[in-house]
Amino acid sequence: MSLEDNNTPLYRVNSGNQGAWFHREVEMAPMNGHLAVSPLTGHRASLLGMSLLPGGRFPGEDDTDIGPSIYRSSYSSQNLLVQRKVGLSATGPKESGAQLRYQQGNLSYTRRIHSLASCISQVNDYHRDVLEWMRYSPNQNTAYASEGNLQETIHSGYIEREVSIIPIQPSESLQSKTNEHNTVLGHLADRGDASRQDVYSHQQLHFVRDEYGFPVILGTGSFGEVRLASYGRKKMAVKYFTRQHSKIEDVVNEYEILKRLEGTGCVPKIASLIETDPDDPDFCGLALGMEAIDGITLDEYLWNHPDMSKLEWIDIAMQIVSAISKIHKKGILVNDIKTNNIMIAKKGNKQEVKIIDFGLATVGHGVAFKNTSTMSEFMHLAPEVRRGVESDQRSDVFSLGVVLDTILAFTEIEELRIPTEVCVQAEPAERIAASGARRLLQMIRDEVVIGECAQELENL
Ligand SMILES: Nc1ncnc2c1ncn2[C@@H]1O[C@H](COP(=O)(O)OP(=O)(O)OP(=O)(O)O)[C@@H](O)[C@H]1O
Repeated sequence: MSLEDNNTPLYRVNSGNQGAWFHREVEMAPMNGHLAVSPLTGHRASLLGMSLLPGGRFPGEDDTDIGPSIYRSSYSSQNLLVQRKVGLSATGPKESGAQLRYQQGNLSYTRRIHSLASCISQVNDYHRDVLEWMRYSPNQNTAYASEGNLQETIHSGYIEREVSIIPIQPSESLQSKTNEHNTVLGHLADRGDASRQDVYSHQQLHFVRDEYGFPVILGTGSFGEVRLASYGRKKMAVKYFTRQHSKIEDVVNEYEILKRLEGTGCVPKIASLIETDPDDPDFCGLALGMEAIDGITLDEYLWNHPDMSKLEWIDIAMQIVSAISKIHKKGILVNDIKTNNIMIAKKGNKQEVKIIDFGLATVGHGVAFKNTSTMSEFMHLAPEVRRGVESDQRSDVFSLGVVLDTILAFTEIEELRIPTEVCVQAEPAERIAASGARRLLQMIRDEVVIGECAQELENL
């Protein structure tokens, strides 16, 4: 497929005497490209670059100025790719406008803006930490970030950041995507369960968009991003998995685990599989649909609720421990219990705990992780697991203890100290079972209630 065959729109966002700002929504052609990686976040920033038609013209040019862009580059020595990350960028004074690109999860977005001042305010609005600047010059048939202009236009308050550029593989052909699709259905058929009826096309869902037309992102993680959608009257969270980190089987496994746990009430309901756009170069052909939890992660909750009562926090701790106990009773290990994977939803005037991420979960057996001993993002895993020993219920309990310890650190509720300590024992055999921790917390809760009642009586 050549660039000319590609009739997906390319949006011109601004133009001046020397060039044009533009972006397009989808990959241009299955050619070699480059992947830009932000050294700050470690996340993929965007696929960037462009292929030019002779004369520097692009098919389907359009004056639309807002829209998501996943840049996929065609790359040759003539069509040079340069990417630069800056805190803020805008075109020089000769240009009639400016372009702001920002990153959200694995996607980068482009917006047209009309003045440096509005650019600054938009940066502040979005709190984006990564922005990028790019310019196209038809005369030179190159895409480049011009050092001179860049210097002129960087606002002094922001720091320029470089990105490293690494090669990516040519994108897959349509045929291999079709094969992948068939594998999904074959995979589900092989399992002979009810899964197939839970498979939807992304076109059956309505993806909620923000005021600028971008998909609303509920959250991002190391495996991808979670978008807000609706199906009829149901609000759904759709977890997109990057091709780089996940396979179709991983998505199906997470789906199946959610299905198994649905009856426990402690995970999102309505698990389903969503076939995504097969031409999407970044995300797996299959996404995971589930109930959108109307709440925030425990991590955020701890920062945002300094005034909650002791009883409310103990109740949350109890719900978390009880959820893990129920999950263990179903023969499932989470293998990744942490504050970011726990959500707190509001139900009436009560808080409801949901465990949301089963990307590393296993059924009936543990898992041995590689290279977790030195990486800080695995600090929540049990010491033996970080040394490469296979996970088990006791290692989940250690991670549970780390969560309790975090609540204790934030809330200073001393009653949580003993349940925490009996979970985070260095020796696995000395750790309590999740069900035992739940009973312990129940006793603590009862004592607190009795204490508070006695206090009230005394005050009468
Ligand atoms: N069902 C849901 N409802 C609402 N928001 C959700 C839901 N599932 C996930 N999210 C949001 O998306 C974020 C990322 O989801 P998730 O933890 O499943 O991704 P991940 O890539 O597996 O992350 P991790 O890096 O922890 O492995 C969550 O922290 C949460 O903010």
